Amino acid sequence: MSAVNGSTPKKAVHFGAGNIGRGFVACFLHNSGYEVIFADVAAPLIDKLNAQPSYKVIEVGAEGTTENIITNYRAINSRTQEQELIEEISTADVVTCSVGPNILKFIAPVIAKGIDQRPQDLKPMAVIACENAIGATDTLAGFIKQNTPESRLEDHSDRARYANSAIDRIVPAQDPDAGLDVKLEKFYEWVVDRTPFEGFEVPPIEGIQWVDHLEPYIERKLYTVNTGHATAAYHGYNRRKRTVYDALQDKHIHGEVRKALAETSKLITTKHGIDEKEQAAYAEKIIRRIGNPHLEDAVERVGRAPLRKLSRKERFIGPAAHLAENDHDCQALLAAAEMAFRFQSVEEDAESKELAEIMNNDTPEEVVRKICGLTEQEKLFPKMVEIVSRVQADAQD
Ligand SMILES: NC(=O)c1ccc[n+]([C@@H]2O[C@H](COP(=O)([O-])OP(=O)(O)OC[C@H]3O[C@@H](n4cnc5c(N)ncnc54)[C@H](O)[C@@H]3O)[C@@H](O)[C@H]2O)c1
Ligand SMILES: O=P(O)(O)OC[C@@H](O)[C@@H](O)[C@H](O)[C@H](O)CO
Repeated sequence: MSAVNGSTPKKAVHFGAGNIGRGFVACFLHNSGYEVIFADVAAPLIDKLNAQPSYKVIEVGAEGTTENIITNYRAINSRTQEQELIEEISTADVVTCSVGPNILKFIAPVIAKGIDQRPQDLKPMAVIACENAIGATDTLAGFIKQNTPESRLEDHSDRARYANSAIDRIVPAQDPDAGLDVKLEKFYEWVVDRTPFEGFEVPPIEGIQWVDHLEPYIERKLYTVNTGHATAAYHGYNRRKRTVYDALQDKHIHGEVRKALAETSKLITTKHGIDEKEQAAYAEKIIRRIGNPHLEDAVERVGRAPLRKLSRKERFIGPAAHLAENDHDCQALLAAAEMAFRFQSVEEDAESKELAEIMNNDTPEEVVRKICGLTEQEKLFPKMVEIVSRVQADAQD
């Protein structure tokens, strides 16, 4: 383990050595002097990481290209090297993950074992989930605690502190011949809740913005960046566009993205008291970011996992349900959700196949309850039933 600038060596275990893991989280940890231990289940990726002492993170944009060289890492297979991983976790300063919100339950047991074996003289490790989901670290913490013996829960906070985060940087799927290198946009934002570290210093990770109230940041991010991105991707997929950039060249789609962001901006400004002008400028910036011509971001990546994206707290139903309840307009969000319901049986996307099955077998009301998590009492319920009925009827033609 090497120290940077003579500082104490620091160690981070990061679950998920994929796009955001290698390209953003590990890059920031490395630049802050941490040794990074990647934990993943993809054996070829682990072998490559262990065989190659460095990889490049390449930032692309209108301003040109810059490169970061990442070193001082190792990789562990979390399926086959459990004991080794537990030992690394037990002495880590930080545990992060970017595996996808549905995978958190699978990584929790090994983290629970690592935390439980933490030597008493070490201060609590920081656990930060870096997923696109509201309260992802809380979700992970819940699974970790379920996997911890009851007798060890009382002083669990002496061993681990859990902080929610909002992480924003567009990292598209990489060229098959890129190896470990990651191409991504220059912009980044990583906002983390400071409050769980009361009485301790926050982990010294350069680039993190520490805040006392995370909710406005994560809702603004998910309901602007991800709503806009997904709106472009689902409309784009249904109009046979290849990338989000291509989709945004289409006037109709561009208009739908703007309308959807005007709707979510209403929620963000009214619910969180964010200034209208500030939110308008933020939304403009997001439209520019998702339309970055250098990124080649395929609509299939951005639309991946439609069941997750159509769920209750996610980028369409979350804001639309809130707006409908308050009698505000949510037409563009509904139009985008309809396009998401049409994202069925897409190659290499298991959820899109499951969506097709549910749409074939269930009534519209069952679909809306099951996928969107809405109840009959909510004002959005009948609107979604209408949409699902239309998509089902079109499939019969
Ligand atoms: N790519 C982006 O632009 C971006 C930006 C912000 C947040 N995110 C979020 O980060 C998360 C990951 O996204 P990504 O684009 O990096 O995806 P990805 O598919 O590139 O990476 C996910 C990685 O997790 C690994 N993995 C899967 N199951 C695992 C397990 N049980 N244990 C350990 N590793 C496992 C996969 O092998 C893969 O390497 C998602 O929640 C996503 O929403 C992505
Ligand atoms: O990662 P997902 O599947 O939740 O959403 C797809 C993209 O919108 C997302 O990965 C963005 O690129 C990212 O959230 C930008 O910060």
